[in-house]
Amino acid sequence: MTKDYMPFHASPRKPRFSAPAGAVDAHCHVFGPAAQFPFAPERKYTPVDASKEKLFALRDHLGLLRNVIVQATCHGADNAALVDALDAADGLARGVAVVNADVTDAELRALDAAGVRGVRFNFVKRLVDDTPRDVFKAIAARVNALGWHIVVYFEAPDLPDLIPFLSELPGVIVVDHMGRPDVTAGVQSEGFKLFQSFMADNPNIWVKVSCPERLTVAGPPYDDVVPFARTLVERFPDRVLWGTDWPHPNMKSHMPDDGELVDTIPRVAPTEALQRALLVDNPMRLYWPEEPVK
Ligand SMILES: O=C(O)c1cc(C(=O)O)oc(=O)c1
Repeated sequence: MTKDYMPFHASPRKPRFSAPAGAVDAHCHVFGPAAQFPFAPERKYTPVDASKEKLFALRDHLGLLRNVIVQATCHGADNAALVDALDAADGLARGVAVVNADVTDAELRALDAAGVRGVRFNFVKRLVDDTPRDVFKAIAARVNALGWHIVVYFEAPDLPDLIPFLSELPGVIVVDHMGRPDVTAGVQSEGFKLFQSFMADNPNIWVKVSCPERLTVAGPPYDDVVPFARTLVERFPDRVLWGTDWPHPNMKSHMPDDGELVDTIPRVAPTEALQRALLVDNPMRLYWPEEPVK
């Protein structure tokens, strides 16, 4: 395990907020177990195991119904642990994979059959080595043909440079963790305005209003992050997703209580209509389009 690695919260409290029926945790991970699914040699951190059983128990404890499991960098482009979790989820989980340029069409089809609906491109330097943009473009075209979308993880200072590239990618693009704004700069900052105009200009851009625990400077209950998430939810209600980010790799300041994270939802989505869009309608449209939402 990486030195000083913080394990996930052992016993999160029950949320006070009751999520609407059918709510989706649209960003979470499984790690290992390493004995069965070894971590990637090129990884930048080594986490504690975070099994599918623990993830599904947390889902139930929090009053959620479904998961979108996102391939984490510590597993590189070996999606075996992700697929194992999808297989065990009884249709209640979908996946976002990481693939290399040499992935075969047969491998992509197998991932699709397992429930993968997206591919993740990571630009965060502390997490991954650089991937040439032409490689990402070629992968984007191939997965677009399968009807998948693209999930991107970057930090706010990198957005100006990325906008021309991201604007050329086909299909839906989902931005992880609000594009990691500097919350000390405030919602009126140029950086956050740029992010919003990027979304306003490109109707295919969606955003996860996740990770207050990563973005906060003030700490729980995340008063400094809530206005950012709320601004996006109110301005782009049909293009927002929410997720726990369990098991919260690489946290340094504190480990969030997942029950408390759920309790931020009514503060970022203050009406029942916004909560339903955020937690049910939007993720169902993207990940389970074949299922009629009641
Ligand atoms: O900020 C992080 O450290 C982080 C890492 C990963 C990953 O390793 O994939 O995923 C996330 O969503 C966030």
